Amino acid sequence: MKNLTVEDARGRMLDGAARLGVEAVALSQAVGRMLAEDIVADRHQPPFDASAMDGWAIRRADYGAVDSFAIVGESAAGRAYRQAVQAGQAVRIFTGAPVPAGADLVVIQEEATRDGERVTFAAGDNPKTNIRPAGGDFRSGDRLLEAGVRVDPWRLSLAAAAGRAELSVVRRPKVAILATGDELVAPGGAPASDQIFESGSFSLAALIEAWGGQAIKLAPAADSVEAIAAAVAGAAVDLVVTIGGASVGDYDLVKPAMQRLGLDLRVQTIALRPGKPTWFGFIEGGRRVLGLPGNPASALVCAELFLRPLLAALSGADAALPFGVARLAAPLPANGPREHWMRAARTIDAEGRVSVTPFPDQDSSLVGVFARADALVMRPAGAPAALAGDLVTTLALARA
Ligand SMILES: Nc1nc2c(c(=O)[nH]1)N[C@H]1C(S)=C(S)[C@@H](COP(=O)(O)OP(=O)(O)OC[C@H]3O[C@@H](n4cnc5c(N)ncnc54)[C@H](O)[C@@H]3O)O[C@H]1N2
Ligand code: MOO
Repeated sequence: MKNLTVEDARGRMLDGAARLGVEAVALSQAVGRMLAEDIVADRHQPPFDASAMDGWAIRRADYGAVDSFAIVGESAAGRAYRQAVQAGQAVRIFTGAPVPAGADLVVIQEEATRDGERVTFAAGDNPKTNIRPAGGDFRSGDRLLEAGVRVDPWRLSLAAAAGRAELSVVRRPKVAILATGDELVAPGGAPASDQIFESGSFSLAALIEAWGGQAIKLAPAADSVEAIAAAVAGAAVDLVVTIGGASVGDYDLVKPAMQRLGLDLRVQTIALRPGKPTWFGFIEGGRRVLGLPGNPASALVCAELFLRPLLAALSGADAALPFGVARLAAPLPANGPREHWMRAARTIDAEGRVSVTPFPDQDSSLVGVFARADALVMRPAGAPAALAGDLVTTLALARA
């Protein structure tokens, strides 16, 4: 339980973490949610042979054979021409309108000359048909979206095109965030000379929402076992994320506070830099608790490495992190005994090659460095010195 590898720690946190329940939401509320049902079309799209152009619907056999066509009606989008087109007849037609029975060619209007109730065409060889067949986009019975995908703006359009007003999605994991520490003052407040502004909970709340969770910020708690236990006791959530008080100091009281709530500790410390004091367990009510260290970079790196996969698992998404590879732009010294996730700047050259430059100061207290980083670079525990050009494992940080 102590000094676990990052992988083992993540494995323990994900153990038993399964998709939560399901709820129906209106289409307009569905973006970002995990689909909990297959979306199957019950209608062709388009439902009819549709014109791809503004022009004239005729029989192909007439094209080049008939000099002048009799205009017999009009087919507009939403207002079809309901009769069949006969030999020598033309129907005025617009993009998206049903092609009338009998017609199998749409001549674009740029090639037509209208004279009263008659129209003639500048006949060429092999005219384009300009008809989109019924079911050309999708057919009745097609599985359009599969349970387990995240609804994004494009998938939303597909569900709407299939006529769905509501979608069945996975309930969002509810995550309480508790910042702890006597030194913390909310931004906008008046800090004493020995206090700092609380910053960690803001990033965490935003990340939790971006990863599909519902963030609930609890009022920050002072460094007291009673205050911390009381803050968490009544939180009706799936997961509690605490910030700070994770280490071994006299005022690192989050674990003792959680013991009052029946803490079943599964991860005690991790061979990780930053984030060694990160811990995980269960408290009463089957609630999970992820204890993040207070140093801002430690909290955010550990959110990426542990909270993100955990939220994915509870949402029914793939919990695997989207690691990448990149070339180091600068050499790095040998690494110590902890797996190191370095804050880095990422550049992509004209040929699409990705390179990364870890910032020289990797102190875990630096909020400023994190704000400039757009990737994390992984150095395995005990890795020898690395050269510029060496390949390294990376994790891109989503920048808005
Ligand atoms: N003797 C040892 N000391 C420390 C160890 C150790 O193994 N032995 N581990 C170090 C490591 S590694 C880390 S990381 C820190 C983590 O400590 P805690 O999780 O107990 O965090 P705190 O002491 O509460 O705070 C650390 C630092 O971060 C600031 N902080 C806390 N919460 C917030 C917040 N919400 N927003 C902004 N800043 C926050 C806090 O003021 C401290 O400066 O412990 C090392 N010590
Ligand atoms: O996790 Mo601590 O940030 O390694 O210094």
